[in-house]
Amino acid sequence: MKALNRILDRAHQAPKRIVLCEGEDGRVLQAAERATRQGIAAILLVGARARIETAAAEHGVDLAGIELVDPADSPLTPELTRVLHGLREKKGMTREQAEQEVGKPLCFANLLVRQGHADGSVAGAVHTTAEVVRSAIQLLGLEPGCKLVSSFFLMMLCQPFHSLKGGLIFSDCGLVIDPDAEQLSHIAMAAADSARALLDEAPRVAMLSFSTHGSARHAAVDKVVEAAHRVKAQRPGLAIDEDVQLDAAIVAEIAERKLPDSRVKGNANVLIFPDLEAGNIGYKLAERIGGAEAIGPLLQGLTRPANDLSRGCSAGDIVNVIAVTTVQAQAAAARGGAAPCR
Ligand SMILES: CC(C)(COP(=O)(O)OP(=O)(O)OC[C@H]1O[C@@H](n2cnc3c(N)ncnc32)[C@H](O)[C@@H]1OP(=O)(O)O)[C@@H](O)C(=O)NCCC(=O)NCCS
Ligand SMILES: CC(=O)OP(=O)(O)O
Repeated sequence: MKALNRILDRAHQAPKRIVLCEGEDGRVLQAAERATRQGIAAILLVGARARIETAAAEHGVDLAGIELVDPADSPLTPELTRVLHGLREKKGMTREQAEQEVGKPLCFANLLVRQGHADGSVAGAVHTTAEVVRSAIQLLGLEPGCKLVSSFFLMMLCQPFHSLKGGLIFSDCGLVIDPDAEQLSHIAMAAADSARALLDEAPRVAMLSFSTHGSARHAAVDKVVEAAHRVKAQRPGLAIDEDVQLDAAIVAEIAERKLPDSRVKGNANVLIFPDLEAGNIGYKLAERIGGAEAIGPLLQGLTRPANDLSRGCSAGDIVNVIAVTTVQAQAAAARGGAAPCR
């Protein structure tokens, strides 16, 4: 079964409560309707009820089976306001500011997840990545033992013309702008864990560069090599190639020529980009010119699932991110509940 079908199937087996906070957007409404019909999530739409209903009518979307939650009249609003104020008081937030903030759907949605009223959130069809990520970091916090939140895309290569088929993890293409070697090593280890969880395969990691095993010399290459050494020290069993060019990472014959003693052998399923410029441009090239399906940006390192979207996403992209969010929430439940929010 294809990786994406496996994820949709897993979501269907145990749907979770996923909250969307951009319910006036036609793509989000269509995705909410499809996810409900497909049984991959119980959808909560947060926002002004009258405006969501008007938008649904305009887009011909049936809201049956979808729960509308309006912060203006929700019985949960006082609880969430108390929680937000408690969290942000030290940073100078007043009670009045907390009341105002809770009225904003993105904040309300992540507080629902924090308090266990929902199992995961998806936003970013309208909000920027910076807004989505800041809210998730501030309201959900970092997983115990985790120092850095980062992101990855699940890239699906399923077209007849794709010589390489199946799912690949690209990271970080959405969040950490200019990681140092230590941060890059955290991104690589988190992405390897995400590959294990979502691809059902052992991770094979390529630390991408414009150099293959010292073929070029530059501080940018040194950073990638140092990051790879840090990963090797902490995960000695992990298959990883340090400073490897993209062709040697994914084409076996080129790996044999450029990197004969590679552990990954041109068969990488986790591509780690050296910084966000390379990562963001790289994933959009693969999607828009290469015909790959890009699912994400999916966040790694948070206490509970909260995922982002590109503002260029389609309704189908949103459905896929909802399915992944359900699978992440199932994993959190299987671990004995989500980690406590800090
Ligand atoms: C995500 C992003 C907004 C964080 O920016 P920032 O300026 O560091 O964020 P803030 O200063 O508002 O940080 C808020 C808090 O989150 C923490 N934080 C920021 N990034 C973090 C990360 N990756 N992991 C963990 N914590 C992080 C900060 O340390 C700060 O903590 P503090 O309040 O305890 O000091 C920034 O990295 C960004 O803009 N990334 C690019 C997003 C983007 O445009 N992507 C392209 C399209 S996908
Ligand atoms: C991931 C990403 O690039 O998001 P956006 O297109 O919304 O900037």
